[in-house]
Amino acid sequence: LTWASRRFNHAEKCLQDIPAVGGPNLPFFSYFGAIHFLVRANKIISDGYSEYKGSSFKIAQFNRWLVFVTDPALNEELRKAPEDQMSSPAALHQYDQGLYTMGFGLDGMLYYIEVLRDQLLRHVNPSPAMLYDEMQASFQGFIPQNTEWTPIPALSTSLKLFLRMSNRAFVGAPLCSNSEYLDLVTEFMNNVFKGASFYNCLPAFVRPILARWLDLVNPCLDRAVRLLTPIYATRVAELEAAGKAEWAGASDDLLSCLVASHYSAARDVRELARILLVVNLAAVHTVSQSFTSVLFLLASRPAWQAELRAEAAAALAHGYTRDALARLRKLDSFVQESLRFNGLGALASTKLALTDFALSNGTVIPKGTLVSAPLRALHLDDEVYPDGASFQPWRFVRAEGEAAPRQSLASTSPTYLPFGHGKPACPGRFFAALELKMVTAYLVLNYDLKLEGDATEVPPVSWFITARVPNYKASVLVRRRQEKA
Ligand code: HEM
Repeated sequence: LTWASRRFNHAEKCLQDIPAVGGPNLPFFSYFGAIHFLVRANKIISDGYSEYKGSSFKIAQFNRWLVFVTDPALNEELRKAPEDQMSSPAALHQYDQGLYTMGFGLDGMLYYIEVLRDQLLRHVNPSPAMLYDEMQASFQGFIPQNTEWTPIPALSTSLKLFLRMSNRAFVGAPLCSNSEYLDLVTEFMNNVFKGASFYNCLPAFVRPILARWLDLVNPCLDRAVRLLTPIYATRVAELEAAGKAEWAGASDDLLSCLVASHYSAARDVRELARILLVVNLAAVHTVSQSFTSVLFLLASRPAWQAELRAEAAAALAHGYTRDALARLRKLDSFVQESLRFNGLGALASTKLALTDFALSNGTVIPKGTLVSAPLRALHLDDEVYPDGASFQPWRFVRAEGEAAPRQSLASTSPTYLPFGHGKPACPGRFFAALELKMVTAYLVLNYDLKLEGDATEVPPVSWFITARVPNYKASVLVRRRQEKA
């Protein structure tokens, strides 16, 4: 069978010389590797990285191989590959089972991601002053204002806070704090995460049959359309009254940017609703999980809080402006180091080969194969980051005027991959950096933090296959500061 499979199965033939990790390098028996991967994904990737650093290895999935190219030069070739050959949105569409969880095929995914990339990178530019108002209101709503130590559930509180603050930049006020809208967005995100896990476990032929009875998308879209329609009508009327060039609201939030854009989706509320739900999916859990890791680290060391507080008090004395936030070099380093050290999982920059793709060393990545970068193994590699397995909050701090190029929180590079790298790198990273910096600064300026039982160890994380999630049950204790920082 092995001979026959390698002789007649194109993908097996192309990949047979790449060593397999976590299971046998044999067709059919690779199922053992796929099951092993479900429970020990991070360990398997990290073993593969140590053994085959500078070359490639592959790990079995149930219906394909997942290839890791660890040679930096070959990785650059993959990153520069045309998107109709190596596609990140296509990989995402597969992982999320987009057809059943978001209601559109691959063409729809490519279109919505193109719209979002364009809008987020070139048009959406929310002012820190506007976000500050929403942040302050969210803190009042979600964080107890006691001067006594009070526990708050870390992950769920972060989620509520960033859901509301992010939506200020997506749909504006008052919808961003409308509980019906926020519940709907939360339900949609949960449907996608749970639905993707569920559909991924089913054989492909069962999925469309089941989807006839299990509609995860349209009920959410119907509600979103109802909530968005009056706001959409107001924005269109404002735009028409002011003229496109003069409309002052144009850059306030994503919805306005879309209304003022040339995209056909902007003429249809249902299409706009889809885009807004998809952006929430990309934005809210990523930022809130990243922030929860920062929160646990800060709560574990009062000295780190004090150091960031002193910097923030000096830099933000006259308000949260972009210039003032850019002066938070220690805070930037702290969050950047947390993204390196914690990250959101074991892999990054995952792409799906839409055609056969030949690397310069002769390896052909066959159509239908997933290719990924071993994010966590790389980030913890001592040769890339000295003492990589330890959290060093000031690792990325550079003194003013220092010659070395300063990498910032939203930077990407072949060795710093929390936001991916290259053309498909996260288009929301500048907004994510803005939110993370504002909220962290506001938190240390106004609250003291500690872990339950005065612990100095961050609560243990959970792994869901390749996703690394900060402890979702643990609380941190907060106390409103009385003295003005
Ligand atoms: C700390 C927070 C965040 C992290 C760690 C993060 C990370 C990532 C990563 C790793 C990718 C895949 C990049 C690749 O394929 O190479 C990605 C894609 C994406 N992110 Fe983020 N992200 C964050 C926040 C956000 C926010 C706030 C938004 C929206 C405002 C956003 C919107 C997107 C979109 C639309 C994509 C798809 C891009 C594409 O496939 O071309 N992300 N993000």
